[in-house]
Amino acid sequence: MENQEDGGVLHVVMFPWLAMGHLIPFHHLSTLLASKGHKISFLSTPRNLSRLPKTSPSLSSLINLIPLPFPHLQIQNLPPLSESSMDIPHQQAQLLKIAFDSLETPLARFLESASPKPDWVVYDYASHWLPPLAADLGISAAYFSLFNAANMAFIGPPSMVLEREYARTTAEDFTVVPRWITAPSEIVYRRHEVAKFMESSKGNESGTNDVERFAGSIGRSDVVLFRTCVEFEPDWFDIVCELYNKPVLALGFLPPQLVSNEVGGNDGEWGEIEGWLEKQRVNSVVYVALGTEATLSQDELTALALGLERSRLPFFWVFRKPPGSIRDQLEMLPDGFVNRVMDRGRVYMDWAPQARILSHPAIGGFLTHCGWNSVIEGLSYGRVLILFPVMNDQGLNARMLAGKKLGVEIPRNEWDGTFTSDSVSDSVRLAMESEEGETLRANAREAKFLFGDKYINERYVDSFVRYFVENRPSE
Ligand SMILES: O=c1ccn([C@@H]2O[C@H](COP(=O)(O)OP(=O)(O)O[C@H]3O[C@H](CO)[C@@H](O)[C@H](O)[C@H]3O)[C@@H](O)[C@H]2O)c(=O)[nH]1
Repeated sequence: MENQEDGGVLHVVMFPWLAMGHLIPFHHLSTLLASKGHKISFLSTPRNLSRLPKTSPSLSSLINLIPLPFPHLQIQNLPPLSESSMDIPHQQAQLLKIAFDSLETPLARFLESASPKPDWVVYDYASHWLPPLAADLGISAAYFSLFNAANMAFIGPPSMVLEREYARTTAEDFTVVPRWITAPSEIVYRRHEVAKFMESSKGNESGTNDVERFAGSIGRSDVVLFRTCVEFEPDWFDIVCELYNKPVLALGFLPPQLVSNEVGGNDGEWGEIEGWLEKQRVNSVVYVALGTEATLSQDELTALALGLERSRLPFFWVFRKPPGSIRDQLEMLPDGFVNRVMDRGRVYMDWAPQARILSHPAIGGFLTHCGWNSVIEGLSYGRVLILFPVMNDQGLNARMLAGKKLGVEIPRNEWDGTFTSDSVSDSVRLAMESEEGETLRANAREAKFLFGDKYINERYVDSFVRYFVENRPSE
């Protein structure tokens, strides 16, 4: 643990949205702040807290996990034990937002009575109601963006996106560069990706849609934090600074290399997985995983499986049962698939120690849905990407990564998203083996020196911590 600089110890409250892809990076940030001697109160619901990586014993006295009661019974149609986006089909996201909004009162009670008084609360896009609450209590509010700067620039400035004149009302509005971006850009959605994210934001049971949540959360924050390095997306970073017109800080990528003192939450199977990886050639295995929210239709799943089979390359595929599905994963795979690929392919049906797997030298490439956490983890180990976006920010990430030649995107029909098993196997082989893919592989190897570099990423964290100390609210 580092010695404290002048300015003393901070008390920082963390309050992420109810999704693993949000809880994990908030926990990374907590670990890094605690490793510099600051005190963290990490608030979420009981089941989500139990899924976090375990805090290392040297930091556990500084990271306090505070459970907030989850209102299971009061929300009609929300299946029991559904405390995170991983537990529900994406079409039910609005129900989870109702539950999330009900945490306002217990959170307020905590902020009012916490001792020592919190200096900062770090929060997510969904809690648009949090900044005024924090301001009333004299606590500074930092919005932590888990989307990169290119994505947030696309979403737009809070001052504009709620105005009728700028509102995007049709799917087509998302397939073009928005009016507030004047520089040339290819970072736009495909039609089928818009349909998917419209499904997750459809309905308005919580009374507040996602655009209002983003705008409210960012617009009223004291500072906006990005999980990015300016070197990676300098132009987009400049654009968000201009659009937000308030302090904007890059935190670096918070890569796994920096938080190796977090103890894996569910690494019990690691020994067995490592044994399998050890038997494979260096750089030969494709790691396949689609995060915690994206689910595929039966046709998509079949095409993906047959594509992996046809590629004839070794693969490690993380495929958990989709929420709400009554069928077992095995029944969803093509007949005989597991037996046919047994000598070189693994289908792993549980929570996988992803960052640890990606760190293994046997892994050469990563077929990813392009969730920002996964992208960072893959590139921090220099793995070439096979881009397969499904929803949320993923399409825009895929466009940016393909543009930077860090991976190849699996071709899909732009309108309905259909793709063939050949397009999967061709893309996988191109990225992993073909001569044509050598530039991509070289670029991905090079990316590790930014994404996974301890020194560069630590410097970002240090300057962020300095900002937090220097700008803590005065007594
Ligand atoms: O078996 C698993 C599954 C996931 N993870 C971890 O869980 C996180 C998943 O995050 P991400 O790859 O970003 O995917 P999602 O969970 O789908 O993330 C949501 O949140 C991200 C950040 O906002 C967005 O970029 C995504 O589009 C959105 O779907 C990563 O750290 C993974 O390493 C594991 O360790 N093991």
